Amino acid sequence: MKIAYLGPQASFTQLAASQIFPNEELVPQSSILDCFNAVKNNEVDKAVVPLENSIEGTVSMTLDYLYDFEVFIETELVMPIAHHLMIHPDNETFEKVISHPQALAQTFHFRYENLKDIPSQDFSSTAASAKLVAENSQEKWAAIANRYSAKLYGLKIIHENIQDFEQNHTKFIVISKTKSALDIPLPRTSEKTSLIITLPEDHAGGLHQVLSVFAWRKMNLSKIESRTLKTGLGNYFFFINVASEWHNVLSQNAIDEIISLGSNVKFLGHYNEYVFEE
Ligand SMILES: O=C(O)C(=O)C[C@]1(C(=O)O)C=C[C@@H](O)C=C1
Repeated sequence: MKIAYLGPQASFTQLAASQIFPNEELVPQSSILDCFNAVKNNEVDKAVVPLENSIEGTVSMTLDYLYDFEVFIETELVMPIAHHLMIHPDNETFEKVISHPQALAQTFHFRYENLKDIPSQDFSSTAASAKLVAENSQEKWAAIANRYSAKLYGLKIIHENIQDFEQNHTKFIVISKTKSALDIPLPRTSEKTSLIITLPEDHAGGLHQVLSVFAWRKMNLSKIESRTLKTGLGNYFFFINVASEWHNVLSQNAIDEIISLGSNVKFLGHYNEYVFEE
């Protein structure tokens, strides 16, 4: 089986992918969009992409593509994230910091307090920035990435654990074209259903009506996030997680009722959440 992931080797996504799929062929991609396209074009069977970070929030690109692409979520893995500042071993100083926007955001306060006058630049992933720094010793650049990137690309760590909060976790999801839940030998923490709901038009109580469908069935929502539809200001879709088991009748009735209210429901999957084993 082929599994796409946001690469290159030693990215956080690769660590997540190797734990979920220890025996499959992992195929690095340069962006989250490439991961979705690889699934769409049947170049791979599944893809692993980041969905949410505990400091920075949702990875908005992933949310947008879950809306845009015909894919399902098969599982979720929660992984602790530690960032380190690293430079080429031939250099002593650096004049620019390069990393993935999520990593730059998760280390914003560290950089604000310690690297105030040093510019930063977004790059496609933490591992890609480490590789870039390693391949350009003539440039005085630093990368923010994980320990495996420092080792693989031969960089020197000069500041450890620079994430702004000790508790830093990212959720990764497995996406595919098949509506099935993965069963993997890792600690399982919860079960959930993900839906994307689009309201018919803006009217008083529209969202309340949708939420009450879950409320009176005692279906517990563990997440609701609005995201712009990009059709004009004030137009949103809602990403919703319903906690717990999937009760066939109850859950299908809830979806049918929301549709009868004029809303659009996209079922993304009913799946398990696991935790990364260090
Ligand atoms: O850049 C990487 O290494 C990634 O795998 C991406 C990513 C993300 O987009 O959230 C994954 C985990 C961390 O939160 C930082 C970056």
